[in-house]
Amino acid sequence: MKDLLFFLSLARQDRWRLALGAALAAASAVTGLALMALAGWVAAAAGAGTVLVMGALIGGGGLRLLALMRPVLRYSERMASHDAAFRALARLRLWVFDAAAPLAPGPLTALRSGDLLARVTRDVDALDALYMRMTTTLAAALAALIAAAVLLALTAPAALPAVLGLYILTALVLPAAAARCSAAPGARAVSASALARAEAADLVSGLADLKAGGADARVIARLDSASVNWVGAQRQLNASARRHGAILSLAGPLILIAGFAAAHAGGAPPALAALAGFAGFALFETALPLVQAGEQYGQTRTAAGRLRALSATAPAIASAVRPAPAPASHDLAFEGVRFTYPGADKPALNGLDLTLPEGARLAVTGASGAGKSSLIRLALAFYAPDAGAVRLGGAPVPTLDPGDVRSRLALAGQRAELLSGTVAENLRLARPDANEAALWDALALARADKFVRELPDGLDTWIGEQGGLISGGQARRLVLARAYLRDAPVLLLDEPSEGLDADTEADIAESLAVWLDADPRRSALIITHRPRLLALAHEAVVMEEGRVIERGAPEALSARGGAFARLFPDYSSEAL
Ligand SMILES: Nc1ncnc2c1ncn2[C@@H]1O[C@H](COP(=O)(O)OP(=O)(O)OP(=O)(O)O)[C@@H](O)[C@H]1O
Repeated sequence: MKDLLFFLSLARQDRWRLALGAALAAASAVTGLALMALAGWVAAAAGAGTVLVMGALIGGGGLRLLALMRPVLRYSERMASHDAAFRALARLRLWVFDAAAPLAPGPLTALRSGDLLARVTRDVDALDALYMRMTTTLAAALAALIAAAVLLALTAPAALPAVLGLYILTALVLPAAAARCSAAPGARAVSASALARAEAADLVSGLADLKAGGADARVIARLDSASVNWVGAQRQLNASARRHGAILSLAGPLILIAGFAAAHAGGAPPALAALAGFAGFALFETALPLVQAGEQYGQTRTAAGRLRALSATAPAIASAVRPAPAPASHDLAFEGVRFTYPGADKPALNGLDLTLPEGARLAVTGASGAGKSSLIRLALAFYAPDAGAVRLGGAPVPTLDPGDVRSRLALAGQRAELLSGTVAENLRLARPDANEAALWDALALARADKFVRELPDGLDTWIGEQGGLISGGQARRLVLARAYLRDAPVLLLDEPSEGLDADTEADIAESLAVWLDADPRRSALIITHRPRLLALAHEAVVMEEGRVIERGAPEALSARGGAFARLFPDYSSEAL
């Protein structure tokens, strides 16, 4: 309930629109009640031959007026309440993104992408019942209840206890029973559908690899089991809805008959007894949405809980409330850094000391798992060190504005991260206002211009889901071009020439040197196993088990006969 109240409070900005929807819903319900009651009165009075000419005229005119008002009010209410609800949902989606963004990629890596998608889409959609139904349904029920009480008190007071008693029973007990029955299957439906989406996303994104490894049948079986679970929960919800629907369809005529009988027994003439019965019937109609809200309670509550859990997850680095002033220099330093990934049993970085002064070119090498990529993740403030400090321009990174930190660092990561979009869209992630000439310059530097010109639509060619329609080497060059386009003073490159042929690698090394030479303040940290790129660096370090074990100019390290020389026995000839 606390979660639901929290999400209701998020719609504060839409309160006047929600209030307008509620007022129109109340007016529509009262009009419906008046229409039914008057119709009952006119029909019964005319049938009994007691209706006076004046009464018939008033009754007939009133009926026509109410019959016209009812659809107009209903339409206006739907427009107002849907408008308010959609605005609230749009705001809620932004809230979810705001909650998720600081978690990326650190704590968010624990969440499967399909599950995250389910939160942003299905869970947010499940809350529409909260915004769409909550206020309008309650307002309509309350207004109709008061109107019916007044009408019956004035016309057929004997029917009052029966009609109101039965209504309150229907409007309170049935929704409560529906909420109770839907709680467990509703929660299961939300969790199972999120799981099914996560399995489906994994299947789609990794289908080729899964097929190649013969693991597709296993993932399909998991998807199948999640879907069966989801359908089972949905069936339970439908069965519960049918049960409550059947009770509701009995309750309507029952209130009608009870209202009529009680009024008649109290001495009311047939026309007023009919009025009482039909007023009860119209009143009962407002109980239906209450029961529907009860049916959705389980799903709405679970979705709200899942969204709140996302916002309650602590980011790897909390943004400084008052960030330290942006430092003047771009020196990057790791001082005694120790870091263990959440849930891991051994540290990825263990006493790392490393400096990348402004204008320097540092190559980082070492065996797989030595911690090379992890140091980049800490530099980008994706994670905070457990001990020691990462400093930019002398200031600890967590004290700085994360946006400022990331604007000074450009990354071409080990995994060529491309979005499903065009070449231009992928490049402009680095600089949204870049013109075409700037895009081509960056592509030329990364030796990617030739292949992009040969694509069917050049810059506007769609490169597929995660760049799936271009080769691994082409993807790598696009990511490098994107890092150049960003034009940040510190360039972080993680295996930039992996998967490229020797000529392209040599071209890239040359253009990288030109780019770095163009501004003496530009610095680069290059993680690589390729002698061609190592030769670009003023200094190289060898990492082992999360720390630096050797540091020096590549030529000197090669001559020293230590770890570097063991990794690159033919360095001198290969670096040429
Ligand atoms: N997200 C993660 N969660 C848990 N452990 C991780 C995670 N990422 C990396 N590790 C672990 O941290 C250690 C260092 O990994 P890292 O990726 O930094 O090594 P690396 O030197 O870049 O290796 P490679 O050259 O293979 O990329 C490894 O033992 C790895 O298994």
